[in-house]
Amino acid sequence: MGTVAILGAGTMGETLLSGLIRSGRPAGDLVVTARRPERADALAAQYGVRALSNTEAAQTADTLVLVVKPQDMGLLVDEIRDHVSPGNLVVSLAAGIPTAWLESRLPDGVAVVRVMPNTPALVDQGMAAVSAGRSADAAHLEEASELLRSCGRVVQVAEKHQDAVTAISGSGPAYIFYVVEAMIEAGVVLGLPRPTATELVVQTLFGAATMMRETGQHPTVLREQVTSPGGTTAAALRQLDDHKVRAAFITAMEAAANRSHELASGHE
Ligand SMILES: NC(=O)C1=CN([C@@H]2O[C@H](COP(=O)(O)OP(=O)(O)OC[C@H]3O[C@@H](n4cnc5c(N)ncnc54)[C@H](OP(=O)(O)O)[C@@H]3O)[C@@H](O)[C@H]2O)C=CC1
Ligand SMILES: O=C(O)[C@@H]1CCC=N1
Repeated sequence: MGTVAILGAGTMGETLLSGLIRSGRPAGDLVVTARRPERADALAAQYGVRALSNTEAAQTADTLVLVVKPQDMGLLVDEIRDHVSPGNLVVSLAAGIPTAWLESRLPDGVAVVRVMPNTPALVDQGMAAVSAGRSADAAHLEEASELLRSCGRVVQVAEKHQDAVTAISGSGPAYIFYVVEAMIEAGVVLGLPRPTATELVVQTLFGAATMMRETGQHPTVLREQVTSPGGTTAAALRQLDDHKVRAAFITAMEAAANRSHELASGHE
């Protein structure tokens, strides 16, 4: 695959970088950039990769992974445009930014793949969705997928679904952490020591996730197995329904998808 440059190695960029290293990608084939030189230098020291400027990275690498915030993408693309050629693959991990906008700012024929990853990639349990731009063929899509498979699972989606993907799996870990926080707080309210409440909740979440993965059963079936007639779970679930928690989740994810769409404004 040649040299891979991660342009804008913040939280998500470092997550991908660490996954590539864990999967055995030679550090010598990896390049990082950041706005602050000290950030890029710290990553270079920690992972043994090269810290370069954006233009040097674009001149050096075969695959350019753009991981700056959507609002910073314009400046970055302006900076690298003259150093990108149709031999390069450009992979964007930014929420909201359409491939058509990147293609319009890059030289003709440059292949662009849009990806929505998530942070569990840090523990090789990432979920990423990839979509091909106009000039990207199956080989480009496979190359981008291979990058993301270094730290989790990958699906292909039509680009029109990327706002929904962002709302569900891109932002998804945050909703789960939010639920976990609430359950730990409930344990503390009920008198449990905080470390005990934390262990109970985290293992319960891990167990429930593993059950869904390993049994392949629908979550409704698994939930019903826990819900004894007239029992404790039914009493709790009734409260969640009364407080419209299911509806709140749906509304929240609609807001995330709408925000992803908004982030594209000015990038049409
Ligand atoms: N965090 C997440 O869970 C996910 C994030 N994403 C996407 O990933 C992207 C980055 O998000 P995240 O990692 O959270 O944000 P961060 O702020 O952690 O990282 C952004 C990085 O971009 C760098 N940067 C900004 N401008 C430039 C520039 N002109 N040249 C080089 N580097 C630059 C910053 O450098 P410095 O540190 O020096 O300021 C920083 O390291 C976003 O587009 C987001 O939509 C997608 C899925 C999940
Ligand atoms: O919050 C955000 O905008 C980014 C995109 C998905 C997860 N984090």
